[in-house]
Amino acid sequence: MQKTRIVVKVGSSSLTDPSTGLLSSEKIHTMSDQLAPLLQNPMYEVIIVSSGAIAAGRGKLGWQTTRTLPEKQAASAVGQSLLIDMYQREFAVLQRVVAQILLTRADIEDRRRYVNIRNTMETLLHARVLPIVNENDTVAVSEIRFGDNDSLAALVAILLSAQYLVLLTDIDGLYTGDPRVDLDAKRIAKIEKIDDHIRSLAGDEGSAVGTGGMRTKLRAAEMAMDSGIEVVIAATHETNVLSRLLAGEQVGTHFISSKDHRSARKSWLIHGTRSSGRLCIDEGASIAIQTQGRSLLLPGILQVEGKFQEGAIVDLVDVHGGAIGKGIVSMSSFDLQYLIKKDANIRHLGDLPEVIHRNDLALL
Ligand SMILES: Nc1ncnc2c1ncn2[C@@H]1O[C@H](COP(=O)(O)OP(=O)(O)O)[C@@H](O)[C@H]1O
Ligand SMILES: N[C@@H](CCC(=O)OP(=O)(O)O)C(=O)O
Repeated sequence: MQKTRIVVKVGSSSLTDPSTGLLSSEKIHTMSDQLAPLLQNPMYEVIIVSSGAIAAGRGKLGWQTTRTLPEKQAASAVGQSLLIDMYQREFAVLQRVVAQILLTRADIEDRRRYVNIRNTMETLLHARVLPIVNENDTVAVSEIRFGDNDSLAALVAILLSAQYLVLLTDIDGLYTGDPRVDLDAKRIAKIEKIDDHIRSLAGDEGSAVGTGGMRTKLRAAEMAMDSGIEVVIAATHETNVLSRLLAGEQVGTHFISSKDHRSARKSWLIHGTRSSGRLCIDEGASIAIQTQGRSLLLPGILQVEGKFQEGAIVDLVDVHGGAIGKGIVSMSSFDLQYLIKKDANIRHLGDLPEVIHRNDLALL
């Protein structure tokens, strides 16, 4: 029988005491109790994405706050080992071995590293080891930081083609407004599409330790839904919330995954990578790639922006600047610039070079 693969993201707010911002043993036990039935059931493959390193480090160092990035990185360097030690002790009673996996955005963006991470994680899951993922805060400089673990959790769920992404937090779902300010706000039980209206409901983090609040959770949900993954935002403190959810009970806010989702590789291309340039393409090329499943050929390219090598990832836009998708180019920006400047007749001689093969093209 096929196993159910679940990525459970545990936010800082689920592990810390709101009055001190430090790790709370009571909350840690609550979180472990939620996870225990899943970890004991061989039909579930669980991956944890856990925040809390900064809070743990702050506690050890006796720091009240961590304001600057180097302070956060230093606190995380101290706290990460404490966090893993805590998980090791919590799950040792269930005879589960844990593994620490620290990732940066650059690890996800690079296809070779991405595939390597997947192989390692698959090997761990096969050996019934529990992978515990966090951002490698210490080395992640601002341009390559996820910053919030919600996006990281979504990308891990995509990487592993999980069936579920559960974002455990200090509130039982998305409300019609931030419940801290809107006292009439109501929980939304089910969301089939994240549109501008839904986005407008999401506010920032609810505590000094959280990052991104509902905004980053919605972004994560969007990525995962688009990749065929069911997403649930649920409260860590709600009794048996994970078991009830997997038994089919309606808990928290359930985001229904897209039936018509893209392949794992194209999800990685769209959600896991950043582009090094941009190609503006004409109407004929837009139609050919969007409705006829064709590759992008040289004559359709009107403009090349940015400097990139062959194999780079670029954005595709139409003549009005509207985003069409992303793709992996077969030639450098230098060669492309040269070729598109040539006389149109020369460009049409011989075979038309495929600038982006259709298998390397992901449309929005
Ligand atoms: N529309 C909303 N519905 C529910 N919670 C919201 C909303 N807008 C903002 N929030 C806040 O988001 C917080 C959860 O996000 P965050 O603090 O980042 O938690 P975590 O550390 O678990 O990632 C809640 O405590 C809540 O105050
Ligand atoms: N990597 C950081 C977590 C940052 C973060 O995303 O926090 P949260 O929004 O609480 O999940 C840490 O371990 O403290």
